[in-house]
Amino acid sequence: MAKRLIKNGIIVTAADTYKADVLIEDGVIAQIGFGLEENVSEIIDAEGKYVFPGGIDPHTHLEMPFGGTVTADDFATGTMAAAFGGTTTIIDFCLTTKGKPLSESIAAWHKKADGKAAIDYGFHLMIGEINGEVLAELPSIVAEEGITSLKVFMAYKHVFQADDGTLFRTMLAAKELGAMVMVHAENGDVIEFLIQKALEAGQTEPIYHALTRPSILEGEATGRAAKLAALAGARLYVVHVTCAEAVQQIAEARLQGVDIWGETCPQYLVLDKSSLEKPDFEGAKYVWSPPLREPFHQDVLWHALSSGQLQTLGSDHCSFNFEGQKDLGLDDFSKIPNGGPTIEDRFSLFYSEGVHKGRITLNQFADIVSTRSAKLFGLFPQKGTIAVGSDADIVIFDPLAQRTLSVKNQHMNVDYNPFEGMTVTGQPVSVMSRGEFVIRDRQFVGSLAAGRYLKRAPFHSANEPLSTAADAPAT
Ligand SMILES: NC(=O)NCCC(=O)O
Ligand SMILES: [Zn+2]
Ligand SMILES: [Zn+2]
Repeated sequence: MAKRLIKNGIIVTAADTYKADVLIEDGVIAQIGFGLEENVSEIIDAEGKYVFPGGIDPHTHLEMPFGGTVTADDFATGTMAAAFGGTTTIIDFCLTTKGKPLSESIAAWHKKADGKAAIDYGFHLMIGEINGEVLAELPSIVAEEGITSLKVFMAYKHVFQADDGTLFRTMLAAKELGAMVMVHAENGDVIEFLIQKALEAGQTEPIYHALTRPSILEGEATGRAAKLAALAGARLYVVHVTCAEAVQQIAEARLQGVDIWGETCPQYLVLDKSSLEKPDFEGAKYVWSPPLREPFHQDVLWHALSSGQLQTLGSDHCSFNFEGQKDLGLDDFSKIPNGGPTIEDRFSLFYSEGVHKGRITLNQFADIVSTRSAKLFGLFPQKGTIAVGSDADIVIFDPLAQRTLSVKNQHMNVDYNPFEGMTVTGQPVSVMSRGEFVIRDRQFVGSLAAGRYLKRAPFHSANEPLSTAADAPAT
């Protein structure tokens, strides 16, 4: 394998910013320092660039059936777009079906991903029911399959939603196994009632998606899940936090010592509810659950990230074409497939709006976009940092380059970009996965078979006291 040296760059990790060279051998970081040129087969000049750990996107939905259709990006297009954007690891959600063995769903997800991914990937597993069969399967899924995060939906009534008993029993099982429980926290029962009321009143446009999912119902579900996690003594991760009410519940629970963590997504940091009012059904492009909120929530989310109340940034990439998919809900907002394309722009948008605009520090950026997810999801220190022995998953990033986000220059397999026309400052120039270029000078040079499945570690089996890996302070 080629011995490569990244020279003259500024290394940025969650802890440090410093100038040094990075020697890569056999796919891992072999040395960091100076005078490492001997026997090197290639020198990569990173003068004027940041050298970041590859982004870790803990929340993607590739080739996922949802809302009567299937997401537009599969593991090939999705991971290629992710790499263009500076992401070198994703964790995708494996859906399950009630009454069927979990192992069947996992096998189906491997079929979608194995041999088709440009970067490394792991899976979370949806839990829709708890019974004897599920409980019997879970230990080997965690220990042998390396799936150490279990996802429960508190919303999407009649589709994915599980009841509180299922959530609580999942927490008890997860605690035993050293797995983490993830929740989509919205009160699905009340939302379903509000949706039916709106439709009965003839309110069918996309904006009613947001109006029938008020933020109080996200706050309520987040608080409920936090209390159940406290009772179970389980670790809880709240995906796609959008609003002040939910942040407050997480912050209060953390103060009380609950093992709770929160993720937000780029769309909630830069877009607001008014997008759903765009004419000609264009509002459908902005239908996410939970929905986009009033602009003031953005400030709350930024503050929560910079103060450590929220810890990670997931893309929640769940792409549907405007034509032929989003339009399933032309006459009924509740039939618009939920989600949007964000895997490619997560890293640059967050750098530009976060670091460039002075809302977070460089080290917080590295932590939130990469390191913290590695720690929480059992991948650290193999992933998520620039350190001797870690996988050489590296982003060479030009902090001055500007780019206008657009469907015209994106690599996601979808017919719109929700951030169309926004200019970002800073972009990944070259991206390496385990020491091999995936993106080189903005060109894809990787292979769609290079990505490897990642078995992740349960959080209590690491060589360390419970939860220190995740608890390492952000700097
Ligand atoms: N978030 C969204 O609208 N779509 C993806 C599925 C989910 O994460 O709830
Ligand atoms: Zn969700
Ligand atoms: Zn999602």
